[in-house]
Amino acid sequence: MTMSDFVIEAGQLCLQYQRKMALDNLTLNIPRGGTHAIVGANGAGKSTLFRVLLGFETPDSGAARILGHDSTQLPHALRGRIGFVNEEHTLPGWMRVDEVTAMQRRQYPQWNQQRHGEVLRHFNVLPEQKIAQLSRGERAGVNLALALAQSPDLLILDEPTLGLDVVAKRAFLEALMFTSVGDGSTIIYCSHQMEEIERVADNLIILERGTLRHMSAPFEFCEQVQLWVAEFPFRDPDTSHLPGVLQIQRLEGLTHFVVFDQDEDFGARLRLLGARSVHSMPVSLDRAVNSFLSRGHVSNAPVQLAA
Ligand SMILES: Nc1ncnc2c1ncn2[C@@H]1O[C@H](COP(=O)(O)OP(=O)(O)OP(=O)(O)O)[C@@H](O)[C@H]1O
Repeated sequence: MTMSDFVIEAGQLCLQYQRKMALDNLTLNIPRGGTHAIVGANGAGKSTLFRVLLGFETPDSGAARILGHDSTQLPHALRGRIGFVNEEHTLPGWMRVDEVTAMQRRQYPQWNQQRHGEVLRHFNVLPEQKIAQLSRGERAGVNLALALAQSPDLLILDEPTLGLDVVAKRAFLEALMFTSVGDGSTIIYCSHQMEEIERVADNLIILERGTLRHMSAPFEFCEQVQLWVAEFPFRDPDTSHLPGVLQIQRLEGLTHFVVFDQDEDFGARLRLLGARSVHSMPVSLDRAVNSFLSRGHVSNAPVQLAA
């Protein structure tokens, strides 16, 4: 791949706020095309990364490029090729939907009116309604329609469905999935909602404390995590030497281990510790990611991740 095959290139980025490393030697290359989900616990550094990428903040060290341009010297026109939707959905409340549309249509040379209509169809929005009169979910829909119609090369959706009810969330996701964005365009989707990520993302990026912890297709990540359930009839074993354990829970006389990157040997180890009726099963993406992110936060679970 050449440099321009990546929409985002972060090389050994460091950024420290007082005693906090918001970005800790972060290296992350996101290829052009497709939908990439970025997940991480609160404070993982997602917002900081975007501020650096867009040139609003200078890293202490390392390099950042967006759409092939050095983030510290972005040409003004480049911002027009990057779309944003976040949970705030900030549009002028006093304007009518059709007025906002007309205004944006003039601003963006690559405006795609058909796409705008396609997205808006998923929402019950009338052109003469004022932005301030719309429900939260409708406002999210108007924002998405505007962002996709701009035909951005890179569209960043930062928790776009925060605060929406189930119906509005579904409308938002369907509008996103069933609207054909141009071939070359790339979507970055930041969310804590794994069901959403499972539906929309081709690539899952896990950030933790300012570093990249994982990148693969969501289903591949899911396949790396299993749940082992065992019964220890005599006494609680010493599980501190078990490899790859993300989470341990005791439920109704059974011990549940969520583990990362382990094979059948893990079952054999449990048997050696005195377990019987040992079996493994797959976990949902939600459980896989949440166990991965919460490892080490559980007082009785050892942290022994394979490097
Ligand atoms: N201006 C600042 N001054 C001091 N500390 C900051 C500042 N901005 C961010 N931080 C710290 O840097 C870390 C990364 O913050 P950041 O906002 O990038 O996380 P995030 O992944 O976007 O989190 P969230 O999902 O909660 O929005 C946090 O620990 C935060 O407390």
